[in-house]
Amino acid sequence: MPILQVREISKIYEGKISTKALDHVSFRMEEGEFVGIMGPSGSGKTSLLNVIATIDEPTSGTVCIAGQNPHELDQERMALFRRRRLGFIFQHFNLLDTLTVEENIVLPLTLEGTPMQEMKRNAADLAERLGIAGVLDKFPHEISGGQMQRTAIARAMIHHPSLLLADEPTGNLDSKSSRDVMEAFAMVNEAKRAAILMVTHDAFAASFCHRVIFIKDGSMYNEIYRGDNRQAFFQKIIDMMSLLGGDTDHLSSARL
Ligand SMILES: Nc1ncnc2c1ncn2[C@@H]1O[C@H](COP(=O)(O)OP(=O)(O)OP(=O)(O)O)[C@@H](O)[C@H]1O
Repeated sequence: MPILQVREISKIYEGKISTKALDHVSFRMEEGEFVGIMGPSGSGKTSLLNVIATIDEPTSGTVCIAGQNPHELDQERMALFRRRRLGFIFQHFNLLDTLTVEENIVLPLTLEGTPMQEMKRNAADLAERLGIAGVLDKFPHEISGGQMQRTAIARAMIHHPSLLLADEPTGNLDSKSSRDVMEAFAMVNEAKRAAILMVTHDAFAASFCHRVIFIKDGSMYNEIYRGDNRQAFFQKIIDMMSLLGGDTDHLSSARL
């Protein structure tokens, strides 16, 4: 069973002038896959992620996550579905400033009433793997951007979601922190078999994915697979972005 099946999704924002942001988009993701979504500004990436994340409703089409269409659920069940089945990682980290790193990580479990010892054990395990064990007692303002994003990854992973959704996770990071964060994603994808869907403008970040889907003007344009060679994949991503006419901010191959 695919972990995610998107069928014929269209999204129209109604207004004085209606905008068709997504036009019959279909794709599927298998368990354990790490998939990137790329495309020029305004091509519909965030609209697509928001519909999958149940933050927004599609105008037509269906989304199925681990066998369930979350858009069919009532508000309360949808909120529960989001909390239990999905993990979110944002460009601006979205950590709570008044909580320590450890408290931020275990937040999803406190909502589930998990015993304290179990929460601490799980947080310590993830923090160790993500290289943030030394900052568990610190507050977000006391750690680096890369450490904040790895804290956000730990928080998103702590309840073993079916699908991690990441929106520009390296958008606010320097190249060293971007590499640390992408290696953290690759680690949770491999060690924890976490399925990850990531929207990014960053060819370096996208080169860590197994597959990158390109969208243009709200439609699927192409998809490319990594294979064994990340450097060759990075070059293919850049070529595809040039073809699409997207921005070329993040294309320095010096980062490889
Ligand atoms: N809430 C909204 N109301 C009206 N139009 C919207 C809304 N959100 C997005 N749009 C429009 O839908 C289209 C797709 O936007 P979307 O944000 O999904 O693109 P994107 O690929 O994520 O862009 P970017 O890379 O710049 O973030 C754009 O034309 C945008 O102006």
